Amino acid sequence: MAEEEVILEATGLTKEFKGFVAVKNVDLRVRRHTIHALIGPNGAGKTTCFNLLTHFLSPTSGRIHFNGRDITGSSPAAIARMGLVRSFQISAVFPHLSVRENVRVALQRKLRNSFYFWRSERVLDRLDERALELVEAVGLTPFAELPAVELPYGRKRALEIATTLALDPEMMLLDEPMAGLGQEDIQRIASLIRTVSRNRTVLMVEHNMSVVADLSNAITVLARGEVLAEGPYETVSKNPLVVEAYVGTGHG
Ligand SMILES: Nc1ncnc2c1ncn2[C@@H]1O[C@H](COP(=O)(O)OP(=O)(O)OP(=O)(O)O)[C@@H](O)[C@H]1O
Repeated sequence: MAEEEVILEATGLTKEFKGFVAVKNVDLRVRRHTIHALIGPNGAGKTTCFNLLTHFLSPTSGRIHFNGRDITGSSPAAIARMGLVRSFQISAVFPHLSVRENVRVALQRKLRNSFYFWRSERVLDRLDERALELVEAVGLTPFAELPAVELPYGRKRALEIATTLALDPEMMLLDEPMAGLGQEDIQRIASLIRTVSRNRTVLMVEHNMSVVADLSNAITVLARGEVLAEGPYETVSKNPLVVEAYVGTGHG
């Protein structure tokens, strides 16, 4: 794999909680412009690994590189500015602001981090235009003026994606994007993830195997904190170790 193809790389990632090793010597390489899924049975260490990659937790040992730069120990805000953004749970949605206003706030947050500030009327108009484009991109135009609190659950997920996109991330980290969604929303969000991944990279923790099979180019399977298998769905799903790890877990 050519170096420039790898956007995110973890080497020897380890996390111990008071003597219990939740993530053990994990090596992970995510290729640019792919959708990479992190899967594994309950307690495999997915969430811990995800929190390490998004810098919500610090590793006991190991390094993380993003675009060739060592980002181990950087804050989630700092890595977001570098283009590595975690969606869901971080992209706070303001319940009483409209969908459009929520996206605008996210755009303002991004602008505040750049050289110029958003003072003039023209800049504000441009923000509104861009907000509406993003609202459209995630299929929320009919809901643009609705307070976020009134959005149906599955549509809130789309709004979270829009507020993440507002930060213009080069790479998005999604934590169980399908959790709690019905079939119709799952299809809608899956196709949204596919669309937004066209010019960016996505890493997601996801339990829904048909979504993982459908969307991912590469899968890393964790079990008991370690990498059990890696590769495309077709190979990984036939790997006897993976099948065995899932047997009896109810995850099938
Ligand atoms: N803060 C913590 N302190 C102690 N142990 C922890 C902590 N966080 C996670 N663990 C343990 O680490 C292991 C891995 O947990 P983790 O939540 O990362 O797994 P997971 O693969 O995300 O599981 P699930 O699919 O059930 O969410 C579990 O045994 C869990 O109990």
